[in-house]
Amino acid sequence: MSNNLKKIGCNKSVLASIDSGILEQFDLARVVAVHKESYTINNGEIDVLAELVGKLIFNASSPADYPAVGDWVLVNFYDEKTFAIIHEIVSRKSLLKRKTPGKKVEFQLIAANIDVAFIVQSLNENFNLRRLERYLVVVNESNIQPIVLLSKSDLLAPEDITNRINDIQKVMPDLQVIPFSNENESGLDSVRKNMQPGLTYCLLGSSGVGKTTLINNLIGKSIYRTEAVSKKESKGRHVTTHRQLTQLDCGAMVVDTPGMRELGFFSVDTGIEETFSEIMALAEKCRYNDCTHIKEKGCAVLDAVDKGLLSQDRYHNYMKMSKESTYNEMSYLEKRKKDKQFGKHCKTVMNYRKNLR
Ligand SMILES: Nc1nc2c(ncn2[C@@H]2O[C@H](COP(=O)(O)OP(=O)(O)OP(=O)(O)O)[C@@H](O)[C@H]2O)c(=O)[nH]1
Ligand SMILES: [Zn+2]
Repeated sequence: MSNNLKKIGCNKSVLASIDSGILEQFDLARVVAVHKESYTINNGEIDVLAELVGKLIFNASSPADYPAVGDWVLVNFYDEKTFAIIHEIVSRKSLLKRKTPGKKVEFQLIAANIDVAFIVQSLNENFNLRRLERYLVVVNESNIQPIVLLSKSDLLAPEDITNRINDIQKVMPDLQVIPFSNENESGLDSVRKNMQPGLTYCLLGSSGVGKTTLINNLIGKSIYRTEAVSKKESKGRHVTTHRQLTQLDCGAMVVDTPGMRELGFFSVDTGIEETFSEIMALAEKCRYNDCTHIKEKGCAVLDAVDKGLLSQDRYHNYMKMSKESTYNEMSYLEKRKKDKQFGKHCKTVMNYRKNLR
């Protein structure tokens, strides 16, 4: 493997998922930006505009069959490496996706092959355990390692900061939590120490918590978000977009795409089990295998809530998210049916009440 590829995150496990011999036919490159009909790829040396080979488009049956930022792709270069054709997507180590807003039950790829997600909340107004759990579910489900960053530590007294960290670690003792401040730079070194060359990171969190300021601090100069890629698509149109995968001086890479900015429609599924692992453990002790933990006799989860061993808030958030998860998995038709049934149910209840009056 060339050093240049290693620099942009290529490692043994990437190579292990490529059939031997295929690299005699193709070059390996990484997708650093996704445009409407084309991609910017990088081979560790230069950015090159690339398009998909017809076969890839023809065989695609879901959004997951198209490249995402961070993907490793097998390509052929043309015209003195000014243009490339993407032939294959190398199987992914992790994939971050979200539900598309609107009626169709579809999803959108946000980024591939992210190693670590920094989940950023500000210690002052944005701090919220329930929101943190939502992010954790998505990150765990996507096979990405989470690290929690608590920003704006300059605005709180040290004991308040400790209390908030304790609040998190009471329910999730294994989670790494780092408080920091962009303002007085405390904690920035801890963040830096957690960024390794060759690994790919992303920052998730609400608007205004300090993600952009943090990246600029990590880079050391305020160039982030100003670096634009301007390329010509094959149809002659110019596309100008911001780089979506950037390398920091320390050698770590950061993915930042518009879709990453808000959690909104992220899909929620298996990550629930990891995030609420203590509830999963309790559920195994419920009397009934199919216990819904709502009102059953012998429900170990409800029992724990009663005894104060499991907080009401955490229980409610778990219930809410597992409901959303089941709802998300339903097809559009099933959802309509369910919504209709619910509508009917409401009507029946309303009529019943009217008749009582
Ligand atoms: N006091 C304090 N203010 C901060 C800190 N970090 C960021 N800010 C301020 O918070 C505001 C938002 O910071 P951004 O870095 O733009 O936040 P963001 O998360 O990138 O927001 P979006 O770009 O909307 O996603 C700015 O006015 C920053 O100056 C911090 O550690 N302490
Ligand atoms: Zn139960």
